Amino acid sequence: MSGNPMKLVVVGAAGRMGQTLIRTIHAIDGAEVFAAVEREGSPFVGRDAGELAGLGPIGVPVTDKPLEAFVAAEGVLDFTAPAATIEFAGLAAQARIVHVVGTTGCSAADDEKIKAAARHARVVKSGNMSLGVNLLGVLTETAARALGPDDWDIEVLEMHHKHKVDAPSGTALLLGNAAAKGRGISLAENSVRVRDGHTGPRPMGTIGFATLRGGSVIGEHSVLLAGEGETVTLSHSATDRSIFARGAVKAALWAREKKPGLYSMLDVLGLN
Ligand SMILES: NC(=O)C1=CN([C@@H]2O[C@H](COP(=O)(O)OP(=O)(O)OC[C@H]3O[C@@H](n4cnc5c(N)ncnc54)[C@H](OP(=O)(O)O)[C@@H]3O)[C@@H](O)[C@H]2O)C=CC1
Ligand SMILES: O=C(O)C1=N[C@H](C(=O)O)C[C@H](O)C1
Repeated sequence: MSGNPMKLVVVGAAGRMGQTLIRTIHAIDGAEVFAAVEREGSPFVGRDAGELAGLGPIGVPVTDKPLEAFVAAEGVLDFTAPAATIEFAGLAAQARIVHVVGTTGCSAADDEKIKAAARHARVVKSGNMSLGVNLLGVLTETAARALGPDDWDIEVLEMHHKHKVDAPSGTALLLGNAAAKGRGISLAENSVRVRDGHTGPRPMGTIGFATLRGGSVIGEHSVLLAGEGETVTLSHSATDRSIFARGAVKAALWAREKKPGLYSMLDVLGLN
């Protein structure tokens, strides 16, 4: 095990999560902000990453050359957008480094490309990097297994800030998948993601999703198991983005010693 701080690249450094990651890494002894990346043409290129994140200068100017940063680094923390994440997955595989993917809204085709990159990179991907949500996933799987589809309906409710561009959230899908696993069914074949107009009665055994957007809400998720005369509600509230950033750094440090492959936060947290 290396005693040196892990050299981490933050891509999407000027974003909400990018800035949180820079502050979080800066406060951790075992890791350093080695480089910070934004897209070509971004007004933030050349600015000091610490200043962007409200820390004051840390001597790391934002670059638009990701490969140059990756080949000299040990890991990349990526909370950007699906198209960018696919590009970074290829570059992280080329550089044989750790790629922590927090980006949500990836398509099945995107996920295949990330899986292919994981033949060479150590990839940790999760729709939510927090300990609390991953524990909630385990609890959801257990509850869904115990409360069967004949008598209990499962709905996943989420709310996020008005800038969020994908729905349902990555976390809602993580929780839906956990419920589906508990029931021994495929989420893709049993989910109801939108309801509008004369929908007819609820199809038995389905897992429903409801999405709310507004204001500055960081992330609210509930799994409701609704039976005759009673409802069990399992929920998580995020009040600070540092929970995701701390999880991402933990994932990078964990993956530092691992073989190439595609891992989840359940692997990192020992909840699998
Ligand atoms: N898994 C988890 O625990 C969490 C996941 N997320 C996910 O992380 C993602 C980002 O969220 P958030 O920080 O709120 O979003 P932001 O829009 O605030 O930040 C995204 C950043 O990525 C940059 N970016 C996009 N494309 C590229 C590129 N090709 N090269 C370099 N930089 C690029 C954007 O730049 P520009 O503005 O120029 O496009 C922006 O600065 C979302 O998918 C979100 O759902 C968020 C929180 C937790
Ligand atoms: O976009 C966000 O902000 C968040 N995205 C993740 C998601 O899609 O679940 C995680 C967190 O809830 C915040």
